[in-house]
Amino acid sequence: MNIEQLNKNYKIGEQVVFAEGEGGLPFIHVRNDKASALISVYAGQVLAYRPQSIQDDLLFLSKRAYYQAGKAIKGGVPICWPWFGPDPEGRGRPAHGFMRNCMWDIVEVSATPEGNTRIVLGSTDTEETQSIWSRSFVLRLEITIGDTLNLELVTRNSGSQACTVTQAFHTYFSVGDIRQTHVSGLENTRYIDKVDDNLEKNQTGSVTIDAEVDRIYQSVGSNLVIHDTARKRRIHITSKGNRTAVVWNPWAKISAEMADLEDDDYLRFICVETTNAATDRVHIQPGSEFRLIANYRIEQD
Ligand SMILES: O=P(O)(O)OC[C@H]1O[C@H](O)[C@H](O)[C@@H](O)[C@@H]1O
Repeated sequence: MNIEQLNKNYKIGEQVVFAEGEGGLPFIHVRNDKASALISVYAGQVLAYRPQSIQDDLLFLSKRAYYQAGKAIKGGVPICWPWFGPDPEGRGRPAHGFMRNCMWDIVEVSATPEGNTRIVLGSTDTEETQSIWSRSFVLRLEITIGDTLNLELVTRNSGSQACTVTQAFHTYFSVGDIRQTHVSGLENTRYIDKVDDNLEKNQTGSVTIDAEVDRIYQSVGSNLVIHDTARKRRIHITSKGNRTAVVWNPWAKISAEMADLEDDDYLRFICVETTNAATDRVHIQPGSEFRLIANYRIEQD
């Protein structure tokens, strides 16, 4: 992608500027009266978002992240699509699908009358995607940057057969200290415990993290809250289209083992993912579309 051409086609004053980012990847810098954000066109990934009145970014982005074709960027909001987790057919295809590892297209860039910035990225099937996943699709990620960060992932089935997807906004939220963080809104829900033989368990009280956590919560509501006591703030997650949510923190051992995380990074983030995962599969008829929505708002004391 040619940065000069992108700016020629889409730049909006100081509000939306394209520039070469890490690893030479095309990045979109957004700054309006309400907030600023950084978006990678590669992977269709929001890397940073911060309302003007808030000190610390909403999102964690690893200092050791890879910015390389074929690799996922550790942090921000990776898009898992058209499957969440390991290859559902066990054929050795990449975990979390293929959209977090490839370049997306720019579909739309606009300033809205409400003072927000709207960036739409997209993708369609190619010979290469067909060889991995034999479906025709039009995928769009609608990003709205304002007082909140709003993400809508729209899957249109442009083929002649029904298709099934699982997916996620695999969001890495930045927290002051994981040991002083808890998540509310999942009380009394059932979850699959991926670190304990996929046993199904019941969540009592809010979710706290003091060891590796990797859970798929089922039949979840549409409002979750991350309470970040160290930073005296709460992150409100409002979602639509999902029946599951994933909570993930690798804790110390895995954090140290992951080459794209610092040893103590597990203290600095929590993934609370808006998902269609496990039995929450989405079936889309030919010519139809499905919309998964996540909205993030920071409330600071
Ligand atoms: O390291 P990644 O491939 O990005 O995956 C990171 C994590 O993503 C999800 O939260 C899964 O539930 C975890 O099992 C996985 O380890």
